[in-house]
Amino acid sequence: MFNSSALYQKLSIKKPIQTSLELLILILAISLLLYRLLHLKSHGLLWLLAFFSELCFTFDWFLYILLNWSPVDYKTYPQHFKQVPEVPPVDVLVTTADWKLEPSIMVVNTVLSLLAVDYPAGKLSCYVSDDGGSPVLLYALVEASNFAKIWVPFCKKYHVQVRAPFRYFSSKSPSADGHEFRQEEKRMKDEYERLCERIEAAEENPMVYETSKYYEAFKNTDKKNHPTIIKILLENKGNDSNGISNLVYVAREKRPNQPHYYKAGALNVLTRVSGVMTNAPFIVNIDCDMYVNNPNVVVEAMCILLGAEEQESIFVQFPQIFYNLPKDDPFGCQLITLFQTLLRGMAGIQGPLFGGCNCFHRRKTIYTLNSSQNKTGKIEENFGESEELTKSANEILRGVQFNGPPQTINLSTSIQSAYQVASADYENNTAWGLKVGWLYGSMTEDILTGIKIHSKGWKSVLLQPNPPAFLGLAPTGGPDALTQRKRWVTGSLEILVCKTSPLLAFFLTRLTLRQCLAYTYFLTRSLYAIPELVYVILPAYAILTNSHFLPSVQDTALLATFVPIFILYHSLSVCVYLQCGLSVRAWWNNVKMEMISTTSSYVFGILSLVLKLFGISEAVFEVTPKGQSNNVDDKEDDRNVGKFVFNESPLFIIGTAVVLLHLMALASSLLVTVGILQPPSSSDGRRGSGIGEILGCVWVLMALSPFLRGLFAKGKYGIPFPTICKSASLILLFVPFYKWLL
Ligand SMILES: O=c1ccn([C@@H]2O[C@H](COP(=O)(O)OP(=O)(O)O[C@H]3O[C@H](CO)[C@@H](O)[C@H](O)[C@H]3O)[C@@H](O)[C@H]2O)c(=O)[nH]1
Ligand SMILES: [Mn+2]
Repeated sequence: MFNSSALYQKLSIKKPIQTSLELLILILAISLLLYRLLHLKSHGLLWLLAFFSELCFTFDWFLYILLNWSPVDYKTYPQHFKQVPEVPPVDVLVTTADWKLEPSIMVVNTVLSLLAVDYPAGKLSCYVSDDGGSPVLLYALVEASNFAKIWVPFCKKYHVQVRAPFRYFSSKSPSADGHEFRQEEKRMKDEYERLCERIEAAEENPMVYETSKYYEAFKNTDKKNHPTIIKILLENKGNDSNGISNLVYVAREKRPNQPHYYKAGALNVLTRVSGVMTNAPFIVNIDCDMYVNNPNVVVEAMCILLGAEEQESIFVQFPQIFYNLPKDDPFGCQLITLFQTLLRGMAGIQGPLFGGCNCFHRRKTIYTLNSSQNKTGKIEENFGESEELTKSANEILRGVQFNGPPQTINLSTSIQSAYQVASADYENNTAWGLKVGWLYGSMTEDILTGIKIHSKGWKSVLLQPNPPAFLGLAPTGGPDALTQRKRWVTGSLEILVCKTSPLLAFFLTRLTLRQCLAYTYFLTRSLYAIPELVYVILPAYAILTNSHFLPSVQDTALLATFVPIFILYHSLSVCVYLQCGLSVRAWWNNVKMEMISTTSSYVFGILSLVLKLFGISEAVFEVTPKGQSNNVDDKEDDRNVGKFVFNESPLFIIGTAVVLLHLMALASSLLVTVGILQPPSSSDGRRGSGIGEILGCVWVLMALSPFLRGLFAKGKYGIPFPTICKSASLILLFVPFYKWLL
């Protein structure tokens, strides 16, 4: 029942037609498998390989149906939020790693958009972790904090919707009218331009900041070896709602002999620093490449976090939507369908997985990943030496009343403790990263931490407000997108084989069966690269050896299952794209990108896990570059937007080999048709290859068309010659058809 003063409502989504069609595909797939099984004897190896691949796909489809069985949506009523007597404080954690790959002006915009949200300023504290340890970024933030003092009041006064200045000033529609507004807007624009100029000047010439004592700590340091540097950039003394929020810069200590655990390590430091400084009961973490697009975002999250039972709303995840992608998403980087379908489905089970950013957590959850924590004596042992941290953690674990009278917090009194908890060896002999905080052990620390949370039987919530809460930057080049996927794959597989694996968690913890299967669905994506590659190679192999695995026109039983599955499956996924407001072209681009990932990121992700398991090499977090040229707004190179870019990376070898192989197959089939070549005799009189295999070849080449084009293109759009040679040798190594060639 909907209560008129409720803060939110949970709605289940009904989609009977879609579900029936999904089930129909499943039934057809099972029939196909049975048919293959019954006729196994009268066919050769290819038939068996096809059966194996189709078995994998059918199992995957079964998981997909389970995942999508009962999707839910959440609707919030922010207008009722006014009834909440005292709003809770929130600590905002922003991570950045490298000022060259992640431009300071981008980080500055993220921070400005956060400081300007519609939430009492005294209740919000923003902490920026700089893993690059860069004085340029600190300088940029110092300058930005001065700009914030006029920008934040301007946004709040005129109810500006987009509060990241670079986006506001590049959009055409003004948020208000009138002479006064226009004057102020002009002033903001001028000030923002000056801010950009100063940051650019500092990037080019270190003299700008070097002479100031404020930056002394950075002298003679490098990214991997420096002491902790903490600076309080803005302070809201006395919990003033109309003032400005706290802003703290943190470059944690880095020493070459101490592991730093990448983003998870950075988040743990920020959790501790914010713990000793402001200790808000709610934490939201945001990547430096995301900005707040909906100023009501904190209120939206609070509608759930305060409106629902704690166990029902253990965290609130907002989608990751990207603003910088060219039309129709040529590199399949947009995650809209993921959030609108699969994660909505997961939301109907135990809740969406934790996606790494744009997520509001309860600090308590992050502190109690392990249930034995609350026992006396354990807290010191788990949380480390800092007395202040132990005290603040104790308050959180006891569930202190955050809605009491406002406390005056003085940030500078806690700065010593902040330095202590940010030191490189603070975590030694503690539970940080193991039982407390963001967990270590996977490149996708987010999913791992999320599983641990769901393992306690708690439920999370997916919230997709309109306009979207956050917008971010995705990679827009071929190699960057593939490297990112490779990291995700390695991270997912690391989870699958670790102690927290959802496969075990189902037996050992309170993870529900369907949630466990949902996690399995996500974490095993890359493993399907194996059957997928087999299936992709089959048509070419069949043509070259004159055998078959696909139906011919006479094979009615095979035709009656295979063709409808193919058509229904792809039509359904087109429908999903259309439902999400995306185009057919975006769907097709995604098909292509999946095929490309299969031959590259997935295979190499699996490989890098194998190397890790054998102790040969450790996986590293390769930060995604977010260059300014990523911005679609600069139209200078319009013609080439969305064109796939290649480099010498081994990632491209397999894809190139697959394309070469299929070209060879088609060429030989053409030569046979015109009578120049004799077809190889099909083994023991079985039917040879036919139209099915030819169409299969064409489909693969269409899906790998960026590679096909890359074979003939020049410069960065062409596949490098050494890669082509390596691919050709790969074919010679693996395909034993020399006999026929001779
Ligand atoms: O040593 C590091 C490495 C990365 N980061 C930060 O981690 C965030 C994510 O890095 P990015 O290079 O942007 O990776 P993406 O592939 O875009 O990140 C996606 O995938 C990650 C898991 O691989 C998730 O954590 C992210 O939330 C999700 O957006 C950024 O803010 C980085 O600054 C650090 O703070 N320290
Ligand atoms: Mn990112």
